[in-house]
Amino acid sequence: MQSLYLIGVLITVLSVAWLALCVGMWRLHRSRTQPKLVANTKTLIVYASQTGNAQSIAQYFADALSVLEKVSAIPLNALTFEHLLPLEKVLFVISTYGDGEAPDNGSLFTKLLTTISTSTSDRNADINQLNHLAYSVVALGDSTYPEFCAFGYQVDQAMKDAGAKQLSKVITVDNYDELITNLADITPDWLEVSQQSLIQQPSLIKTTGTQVVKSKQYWQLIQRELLNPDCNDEPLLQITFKSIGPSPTWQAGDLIEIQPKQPSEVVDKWLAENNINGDIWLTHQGHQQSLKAWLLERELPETHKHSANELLQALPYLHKRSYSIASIPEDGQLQLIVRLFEKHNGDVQRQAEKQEFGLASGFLSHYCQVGDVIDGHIKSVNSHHNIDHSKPIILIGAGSGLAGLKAQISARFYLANQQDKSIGQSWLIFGERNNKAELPINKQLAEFEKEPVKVNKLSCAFSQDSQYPKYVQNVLFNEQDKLHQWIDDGAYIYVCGSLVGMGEGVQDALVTILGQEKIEELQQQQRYIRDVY
Ligand SMILES: Cc1cc2nc3c(=O)[nH]c(=O)nc-3n(C[C@H](O)[C@H](O)[C@H](O)COP(=O)(O)O)c2cc1C
Repeated sequence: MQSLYLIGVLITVLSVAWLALCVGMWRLHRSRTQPKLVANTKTLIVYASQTGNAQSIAQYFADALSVLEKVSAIPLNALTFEHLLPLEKVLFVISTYGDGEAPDNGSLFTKLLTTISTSTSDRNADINQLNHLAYSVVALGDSTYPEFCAFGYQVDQAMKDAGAKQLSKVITVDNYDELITNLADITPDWLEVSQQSLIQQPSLIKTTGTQVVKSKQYWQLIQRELLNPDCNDEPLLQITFKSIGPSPTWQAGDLIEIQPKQPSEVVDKWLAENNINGDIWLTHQGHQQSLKAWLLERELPETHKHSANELLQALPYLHKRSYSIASIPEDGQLQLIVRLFEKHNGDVQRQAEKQEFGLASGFLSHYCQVGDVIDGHIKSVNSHHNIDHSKPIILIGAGSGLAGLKAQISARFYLANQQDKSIGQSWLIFGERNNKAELPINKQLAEFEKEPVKVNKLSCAFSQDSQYPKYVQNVLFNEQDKLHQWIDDGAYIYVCGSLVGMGEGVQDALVTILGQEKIEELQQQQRYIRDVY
């Protein structure tokens, strides 16, 4: 009888201990996934950012404000109704992604709105739920998209609808450029930050005499390799650079923003047609070079009425383009994988002569020569850094998306082999068009499987395979059980490549296989990361 009693006590003690352990684990997990706000803060900065622009602006604002009051900057998906209750002011820095949609780290916003509107059963009281709060929205976008800054406007409207007071009209930022956009111009008046604190973006600043110039990073092209020769496909190129000057550092998941240049003949022709001497030397932003050299980076309108000296003020820079970096600094080089965009399929030489390539991909893949130096600025994408490499990872991508996946593979390989860290399993699911084993792209994939182990499981999908044509989505459907098992084991999902087709197809497949709720949970835990463009 006594022993039965003792067993009962033991079971109770073990159950309580187990419960305490679970609560502890849950708290630990929550504290890892829920950002901590600075205590007693009355202001909060919230960002939604896919490629890091809105996040870095939010961080600059938070740092600049912190001189007066400690302020946190958190992703929109981490924002809860409880965060908003003790606050007085919120600044939203919100970019728009996809087709007028939310960036991934803001995609749960509608869920938050539902929480706000259902947090009380009294519908009239909800309207006032946020009436203690005042806010502004700084919206990033690109006016070449039909839905310019749409998600920023959506956040603004939702806050208004929830009773919060709009402190300023939506401040739109078209085609943000860290090196050009003046943060003081996009700061809401109520944000009490000094102009000085905003221009002190340490990594970018260089002083020449009395002039403050944001410093550029230069890279020399050292190798270019065609990864899919003789395939009748758009060329896929691996392009390798070495840094000129002090080597900037970066992490797997980061991007490089390239300033493309016009082909030299295009500028010559434009100068001749406009009767302008391109050989005159001009000093601009602390650098001196010929007018022609300056104009290589500028849009060249058909008509203009400017003198040679006014041109640099008048003509906008060509749109910069971001590329996923395929290497890590420990590789000793910066590598990109670029698909050459051809306006008309066919003869590459003919298209080169007629400038029928995409501007940036044509510049990188064709007009820029080995030995040339280009201007490229590393963009740190913090949301791509939050990977616990001791956990498994499922890397999914196609075509030029191999870049982002290769960088993650290199990062894990480096941690395991140079730093003796224990690394989780990796599963690479990769799609290309042609399955010929002798293609350099397919040789690279085969290398990933060899010793020392770089990936543990490789699944290829070749869309033009005559026997088994398939896409990466098909692999996911075919291997549903494995996918569930890896996710249950704590795997991250990292997707890289084009949004239309691959990115959307993978998203739909994952939602079908894992369920919408699981996807949202993975997004909340920052375990579903997308570098799609
Ligand atoms: C795939 C993709 C889709 C985009 N869609 C839109 C859009 O629909 N509307 C818009 O105004 N800007 C759009 N943009 C532009 C971004 O909002 C802009 O580049 C912004 O600076 C990105 O900020 P982030 O780095 O914080 O995400 C898009 C950019 C990309 C790469």
